[in-house]
Amino acid sequence: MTAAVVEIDHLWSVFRSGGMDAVVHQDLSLRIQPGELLSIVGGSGSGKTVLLRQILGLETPARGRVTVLGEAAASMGREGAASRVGMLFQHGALFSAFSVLDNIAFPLRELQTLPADLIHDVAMVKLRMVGLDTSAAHKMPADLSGGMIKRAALARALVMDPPLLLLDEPTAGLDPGSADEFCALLQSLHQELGLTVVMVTHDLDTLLELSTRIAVVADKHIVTEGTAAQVMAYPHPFIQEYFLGERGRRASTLLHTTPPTS
Ligand SMILES: Nc1ncnc2c1ncn2[C@@H]1O[C@H](COP(=O)(O)OP(=O)(O)OP(=O)(O)O)[C@@H](O)[C@H]1O
Repeated sequence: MTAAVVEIDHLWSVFRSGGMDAVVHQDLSLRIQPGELLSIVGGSGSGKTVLLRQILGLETPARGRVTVLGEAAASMGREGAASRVGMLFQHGALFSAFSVLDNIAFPLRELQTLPADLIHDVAMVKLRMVGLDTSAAHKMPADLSGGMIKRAALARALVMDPPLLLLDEPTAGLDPGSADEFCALLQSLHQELGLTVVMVTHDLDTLLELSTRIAVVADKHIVTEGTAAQVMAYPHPFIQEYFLGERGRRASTLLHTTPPTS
């Protein structure tokens, strides 16, 4: 059997606030295999972003284990994490004082081991890989459209060729046309680069277009996972609310399945 890229075993995420422990994940387990594009869906505050942060090693499990490519996520360190995991934040999170090219090059510069001309060349390759024109290299983030910001942030996330890419609401804030284009880019990069991708999204179109598997977080753990049709058939209040109604009808049309009735 192939080794999983991400293994989450019996994870508990607990935050202490106001003298009380808030349990976000309770005995949550999930395995993500090479080449999957796994989407995580769940209600607001269900702990999707905390799960991404656990995979990135930015949070430490209160109990349980999160490993990325066989190593404990929390002990990867910044450099180790950067070479294994690329992260596309919801709003791009570009440095506003840096040009597009300097943003893309930033993780390579941080290594302090590569010559400047090599860093420049690699950053230009990544800029073109995400469909940006070379004329965008010296633009500042404030001069970019929403779609260009996402592309530049994606190029930065992939600049160190990580095998694993995390996407937090990749199409949030984009108009429908730009969202479609960005989805097409993500799909082609997923396939061409052989990436393993973990995505958090509220957007049903993005979910259905890109996911090879969907995991639903509710009640502090993964309540069900599988194909869209399998997940939609699972009788849980969040799933019914999420997939029913107008959005759900469109989803079921696309899938040629009938959503569960309440
Ligand atoms: N550093 C922290 N300290 C205390 N509580 C936290 C911390 N980070 C997250 N939480 C809490 O954990 C819970 C889950 O947050 P998270 O951001 O993962 O939810 P989410 O599923 O991504 O929600 P949304 O869909 O609204 O973005 C929330 O109640 C949040 O307040």
